Amino acid sequence: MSGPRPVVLSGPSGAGKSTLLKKLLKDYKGVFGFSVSHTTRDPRPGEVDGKDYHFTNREAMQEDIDTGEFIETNEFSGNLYGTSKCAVQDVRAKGLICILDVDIAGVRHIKETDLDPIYVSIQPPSIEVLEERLRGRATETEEKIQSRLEAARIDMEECNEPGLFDIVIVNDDLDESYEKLQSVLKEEIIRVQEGIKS
Ligand SMILES: Nc1nc2c(ncn2[C@@H]2O[C@H](COP(=O)(O)OP(=O)(O)O)[C@@H](O)[C@H]2O)c(=O)[nH]1
Ligand SMILES: Nc1ncnc2c1ncn2[C@@H]1O[C@H](COP(=O)(O)OP(=O)(O)O)[C@@H](O)[C@H]1O
Repeated sequence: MSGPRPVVLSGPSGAGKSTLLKKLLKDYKGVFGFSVSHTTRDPRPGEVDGKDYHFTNREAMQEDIDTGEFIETNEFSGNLYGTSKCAVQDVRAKGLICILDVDIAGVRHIKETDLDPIYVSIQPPSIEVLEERLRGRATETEEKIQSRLEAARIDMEECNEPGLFDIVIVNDDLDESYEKLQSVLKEEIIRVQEGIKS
């Protein structure tokens, strides 16, 4: 499909993906669109079905996996997550930059497709800061915090694998991180904005 390249945001739970992604969606209306994933995890307070995720159950999701509806899926911290073909097509058909938020396993799966996105890893300054942020967000049980920190240690290692990401942003100061993210997406943003003008 032609149009602007999609963007994959990845990184440990609590690193700041959603915070940065929501800033882009707010500041660049008509430029970015979010690929709404499916998940079997329960909604957090304030999360809206169909906007933050398509909240589903394992049986329904497995059915759709079996019928080839998904580009990729992965089990993370006891729940299933996945990007459906429709989720991406719905955004790209509007000529928007499609932003996907997936874990590092999802990145590896997407590498095997023809999506050709810009790959961005959002990393915490340290595992200690990550733990503070996860606890500060107050969305996970103690058990989930521990399982997410365990996954984070792996992610923080693997993100530096040569050729895996186009850029790794250590999300310390939020404004600085947002500037870096905008600069790596500048070309695609201008392409869409020019398209809107023409
Ligand atoms: N592979 C894959 N991972 C996903 C997808 N959607 C979300 N994730 C990842 O699942 C992990 C958990 O997401 P979530 O429960 O929303 O926690 P959060 O990252 O702390 O906001 C994160 O690393 C997400 O990037 C998806 O469609 N595919
Ligand atoms: N640069 C930052 N400095 C301090 N707190 C941050 C920063 N980025 C994100 N946060 C906070 O850390 C928590 C996790 O951020 P979030 O965007 O939910 O991460 P993710 O989507 O990667 O799981 C949230 O409470 C958020 O407000």
